[in-house]
Amino acid sequence: MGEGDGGGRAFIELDRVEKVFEVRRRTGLFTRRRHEVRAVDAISFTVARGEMVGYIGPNGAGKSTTIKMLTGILTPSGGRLRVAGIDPARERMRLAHRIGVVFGQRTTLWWDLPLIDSYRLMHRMYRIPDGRYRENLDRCVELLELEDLLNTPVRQLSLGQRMRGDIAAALLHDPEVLYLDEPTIGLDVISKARVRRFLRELNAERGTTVLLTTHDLQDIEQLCSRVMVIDHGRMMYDGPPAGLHEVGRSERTLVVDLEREAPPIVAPPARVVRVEGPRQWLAFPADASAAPLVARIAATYPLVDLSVREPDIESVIATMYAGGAGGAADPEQGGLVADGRANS
Ligand SMILES: Nc1ncnc2c1ncn2[C@@H]1O[C@H](COP(=O)(O)OP(=O)(O)OP(=O)(O)O)[C@@H](O)[C@H]1O
Repeated sequence: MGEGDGGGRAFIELDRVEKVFEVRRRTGLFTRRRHEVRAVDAISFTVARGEMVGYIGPNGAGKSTTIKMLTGILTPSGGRLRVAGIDPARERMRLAHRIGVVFGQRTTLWWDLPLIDSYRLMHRMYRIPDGRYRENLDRCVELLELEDLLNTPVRQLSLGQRMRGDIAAALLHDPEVLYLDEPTIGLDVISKARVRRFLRELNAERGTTVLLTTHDLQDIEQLCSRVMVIDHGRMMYDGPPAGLHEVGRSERTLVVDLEREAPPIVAPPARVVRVEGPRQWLAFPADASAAPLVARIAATYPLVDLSVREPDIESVIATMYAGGAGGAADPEQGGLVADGRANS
């Protein structure tokens, strides 16, 4: 298959894509100076059809700008970008029939209308054939457990219910690629699990290509076999999520509540990083299992409660920098990218 149908290996292709914003900054009471923000700086990567890839980075890293260019909302300042063989900025409407987008912080649903009315409007707007619409709707309603919510106005839905409603809306026209921008933000544990299970099934059954931005590392670990990290508009890492912990040498934290105050717990490789009365915080490598550590502590110390906290993306990236962006990891396994080009 040729480039025109996007059926080749690379379904999404970015070659040294840039986005520069010109902004005016106040320098005095009446003076402003123009300056450039390089939101995306010569990013290159490809995503194969059917891949589920995480796209992460700290605030302001350039993630949303990349997604906006992939959907055609923003035009790149330089480089070459194709989705399913289509240049998104030039053929935005043609591409719209092949992609689905979910922004966790915004809804595409009509606020005052019952959920089902938003879907009916989309049915007409996207000119989705009746049979296909009904089949997709039934499937989403079943898997996202929307049956009891269809007649509820969107403004009355909880955040988790609304998010499931938005994901269904993005899938009614059977898109080949789904962009998800923070799909689990603000959701409780059960809603997160439900959304993740649905995305896994969608990817496995339909082969939908998924690009996911998130601040929740567990989204990545549970859903993606590949993750790309960007910062200051540049690609920092491209590889498996496990490699991210290796490169970033990230740590999880065990929060231990003892019956009473005690000297710092000794349980290598964990080390106590904070003590407050009977509560102690122990850091241990993120790729190590917590179970033997917990068993050892429980056998030796008067334990009341404990919990494990996952590392956040910011701290993983901070340790990645501290380790030096020199390409410590094996490029075959994924690793740091020093020159802004992905190594995949
Ligand atoms: N329309 C715009 N005009 C000027 N600067 C912009 C515009 N949109 C984004 N930027 C700047 O580009 C940079 C990248 O922003 P972007 O929203 O892509 O980051 P992000 O990784 O999505 O961050 P977050 O996680 O906070 O959503 C930031 O410095 C931001 O201030």
